[in-house]
Amino acid sequence: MSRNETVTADRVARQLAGDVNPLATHLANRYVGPAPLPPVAIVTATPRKLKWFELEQILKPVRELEDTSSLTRIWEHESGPVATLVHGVGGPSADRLLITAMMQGVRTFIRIGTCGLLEPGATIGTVVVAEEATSDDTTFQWYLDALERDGRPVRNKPFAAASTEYVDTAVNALPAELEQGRVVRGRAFSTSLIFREGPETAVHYRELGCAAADMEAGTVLASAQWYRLPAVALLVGRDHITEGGFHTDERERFAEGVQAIRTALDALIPVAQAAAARVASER
Ligand SMILES: O=P(O)(O)O[C@H]1O[C@H](CO)[C@@H](O)[C@H]1O
Ligand SMILES: O=c1cc[nH]c(=O)[nH]1
Repeated sequence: MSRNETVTADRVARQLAGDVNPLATHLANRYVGPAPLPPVAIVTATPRKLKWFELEQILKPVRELEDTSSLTRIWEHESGPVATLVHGVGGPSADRLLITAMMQGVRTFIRIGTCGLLEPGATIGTVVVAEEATSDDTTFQWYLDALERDGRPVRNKPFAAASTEYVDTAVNALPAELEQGRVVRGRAFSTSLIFREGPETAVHYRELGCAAADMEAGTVLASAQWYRLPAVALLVGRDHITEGGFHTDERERFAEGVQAIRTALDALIPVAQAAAARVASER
C-alpha cells in the first residue's frame, strides 16, 4: 500500500470524504501541498509571526513545499517529522487550512500565536495555554452546531476544548521563570472583529471567563473536536485590550513569552507524535 493510500484509508479521511465538497479536494495541493504531510502540524496566522518563534532552535529544517498558500515547511524534530503551516487570519481562513491539511495527512494541530490580554495588570508576554476557546465567527458556529446535531455537543457550551494531555504537557514544560501569573491555563475568545474590540467587548469576554483574545483558536479547537483530533493553542500576550500597552513597549517580556512557548513546543511535539499516530491508526 502506498503512503498516500494510507492517508485516504483512515477514520479521519473517511469523515472528510463524507462532509467536505469536491472543491476542498481540488484545492488541497495548492493550499498545503501534496500528501502525505507529516501527521503533526504547528500552525500560525502569518509568516512574519512564524519567524518570531524561531523554530529552528528546536526543529531542523528539511524542505519548503513550493507555491503553497500556507507556505508549508517540513521540519524534523528529534521525535519525528513536523509541518509548519500558515493558516491566515481569522476562523474561515484557518478552517480552509485545517481541512486541506487533514486531507493531506495532518492528524493533530498545535496553534501558536499572539493574543490580546484581558486580565487587568497582566504582563505582556504572558503565555495563555488555551484549554478552551469560543468564537464569534461562522466557522466556529458551524462546528458547534454540527457537534450538537451529531449528539456530541461541546462540554462547556459555547467553548470547544483542547486536548487535556497537550494542555498538561505544555503547562508542565513552561519554564519556572514564567510562573507568578505569567502562565495562564485558561479560556480564549477568538474574534472576527479585532478592530471593534474595546472596554465593552473585553467585559463580555471576561464575563465568559476568557483570559485572552485571538482570532483562530476557537475554530482550531472546534474543528479538531469535530474530527476527533487532539489540538491546543499556545498564545503569547501581545497587547492589552483595555489598558493600552503593546509588545513593542515591553519587548523583553514578550520575547520571554515566545521563548517559553518554544520550550513548551519541544516537550509537546513528542506527545503530539504519539497522539497523531493513534488517530491515524483508527479505522
Ligand atoms: O499571532 P497570530 O497567529 O497572527 O494571531 C493573532 O494575531 C492576529 C491579529 O493581529 C490574529 O491572527 C490573531 O489570532
Ligand atoms: O490577536 C488579537 C486578537 C484579538 N484581540 C487582540 O487584541 N489581539
